[in-house]
Amino acid sequence: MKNSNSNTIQNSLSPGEGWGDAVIGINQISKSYDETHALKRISLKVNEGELFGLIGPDGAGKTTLMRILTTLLLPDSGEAKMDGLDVVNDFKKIRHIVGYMPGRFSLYQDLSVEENLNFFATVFGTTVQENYDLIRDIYYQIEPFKNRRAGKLSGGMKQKLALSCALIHKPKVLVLDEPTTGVDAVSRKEFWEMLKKLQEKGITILVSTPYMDEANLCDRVALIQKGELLDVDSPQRITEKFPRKVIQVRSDEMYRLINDLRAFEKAESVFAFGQFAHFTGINDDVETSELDIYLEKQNHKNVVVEEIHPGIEDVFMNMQSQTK
Ligand SMILES: Nc1ncnc2c1ncn2[C@@H]1O[C@H](COP(=O)(O)OP(=O)(O)OP(=O)(O)O)[C@@H](O)[C@H]1O
Repeated sequence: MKNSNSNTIQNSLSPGEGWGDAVIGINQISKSYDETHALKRISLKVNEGELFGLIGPDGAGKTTLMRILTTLLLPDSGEAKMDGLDVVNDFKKIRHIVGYMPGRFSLYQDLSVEENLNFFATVFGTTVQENYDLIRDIYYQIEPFKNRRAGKLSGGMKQKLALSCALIHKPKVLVLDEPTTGVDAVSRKEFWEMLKKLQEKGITILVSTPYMDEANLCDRVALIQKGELLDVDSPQRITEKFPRKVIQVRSDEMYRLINDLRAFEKAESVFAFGQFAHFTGINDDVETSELDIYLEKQNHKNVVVEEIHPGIEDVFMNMQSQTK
């Protein structure tokens, strides 16, 4: 597979190319913390009304990019615009059109649910009543607990309150940093349903997640790793253009299975995914029967080997193995 970064994706706006319809425009943004290059000349555009995902593991640079876009951090170089406003020069105006839900719990733990919401509304010079329509579907679920201190809420409820607070000034763009991390599976599903409804109301959404399955719920995603973009496209196209056969394998001993598969001479990437190991070969020569015979020789029991359609996680893991 072709290697990552600037070779595979456009890494700057071409001469003469404007920001077009982009609500978020990022052009060659770099940011370092001492020796750590958190973002390396990142460029991408998010169109109006898109639900756009930043997908990458811990430390990929997702938070850094979001903090730059929400004017909380200055880039070292490059340029970024939110709805045509410059993140450095127009930072005050940007704060009025952007709703930001940071990764770590952002609410006042000692204030009640209702007090938190009123506080955020006041900061933006509005009232809860004025914009209640936008948050009604989300807030009504936590309204019965409106007198409870935010610090005493469950993870799912905190998340709904944080989203309500990020929306209370009716932002045009919503930036959500890993909103579902540490939240149970049911709340995660509900959360994505809420995002779809907000998108239908015309809000442009940039959301980061370390969960590959959530990538499929976005219109387009940017795969990001070690401060570099590996690809930007719709989840469907990213998986369609993946040029490798993926084989899923199971046996009674997962740990030994992964090690044995990695030791197989034609292995390129092998990783655990649920109950299976996903295997990608260095080329498409590898047949399922070949792996079956090999694993039998290694004394694996109850072996299942079958070819599957690649998922985003396969593309990502393969790209990671290329950049090591
Ligand atoms: N204030 C800081 N000082 C020094 N290094 C930092 C700082 N903030 C982030 N980094 C480093 O920059 C890199 C990118 O971090 P960033 O938080 O943007 O990534 P992330 O994809 O959001 O991951 P995470 O989910 O772990 O926050 C990491 O190597 C991180 O350790």
